[in-house]
Amino acid sequence: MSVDLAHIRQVMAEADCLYTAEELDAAIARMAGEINRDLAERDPLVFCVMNGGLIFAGKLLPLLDFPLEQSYLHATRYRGETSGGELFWKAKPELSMVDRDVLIVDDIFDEGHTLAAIVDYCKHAGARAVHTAVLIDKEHDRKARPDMNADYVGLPCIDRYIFGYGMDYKGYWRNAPGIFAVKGM
Ligand SMILES: O=P(O)(O)OC[C@H]1O[C@H](OP(=O)(O)OP(=O)(O)O)[C@H](O)[C@@H]1O
Ligand SMILES: Nc1nc2[nH]cnc2c(=O)[nH]1
Repeated sequence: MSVDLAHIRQVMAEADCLYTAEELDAAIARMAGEINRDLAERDPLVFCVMNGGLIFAGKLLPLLDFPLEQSYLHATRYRGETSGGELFWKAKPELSMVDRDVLIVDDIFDEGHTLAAIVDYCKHAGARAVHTAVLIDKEHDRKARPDMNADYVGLPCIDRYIFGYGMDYKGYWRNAPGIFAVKGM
C-alpha cells in the first residue's frame, strides 16, 4: 500500500489537539496511583495490547511500585483503517493466566469490541480476575456492551477519530506527543 506522506503530514498540521502530553502524563500518574492502591498485593500479569497500548504501557509501568510480570497481546479490528471491523488476533497471550490477576493495558475504549473480546478471552483462559486500564474512553452511545466500563480510565474524549500517544492515523503518528483529532472526522 503506497502512503501519501504529504497527506499524513497535512493531517497532523490540521489536527485539533485534544490533550497535551502534560495532561496525558498527569492522567497516567493518577491512574498509576489507583492501580498501586488496588493491585500491589495481587501479583498481576500485565498485558499491553499492541500496537496502540505501547506508549501508555511504557509510561504507566515505571510508575507501578510493586512486583509484576509484563507481556503483550495483539488483537486488532481497525488494521490501519478509521472504522473497525472484525476482531483479528495477531498474537494471543503466551503466559499462563490460570488463577492470576490480569491487567489489560490499552490506549482506547471506543466501541469496546476489542476490550470485551480480550476480557472474555482472559476469563476463558482461567484468569482469577481481569482488570482493565485505558488511556482514553470515547464518549458515544455505540458501546458494544453498554454496561461495560474499564476499571481505570485516563481521560474522556469526544466522538472523533483521534491519534497520538500510541494511536495511529493510517499507521502513522502513533508517536504524536498528545492526543489529536483528525480534521473533519
Ligand atoms: O473499542 P474498539 O472500537 O474495539 O477499538 C479499540 C481498539 O482499537 C485500536 O486498535 P486497532 O484495532 O486500531 O489496532 P492497533 O492498536 O494495532 O492499531 C485500539 O488500540 C484498541 O485496541
Ligand atoms: N487511532 C485510533 N484508533 C482507534 N481505535 C478505536 N478508536 C480509535 C480512534 O479514534 N483512533
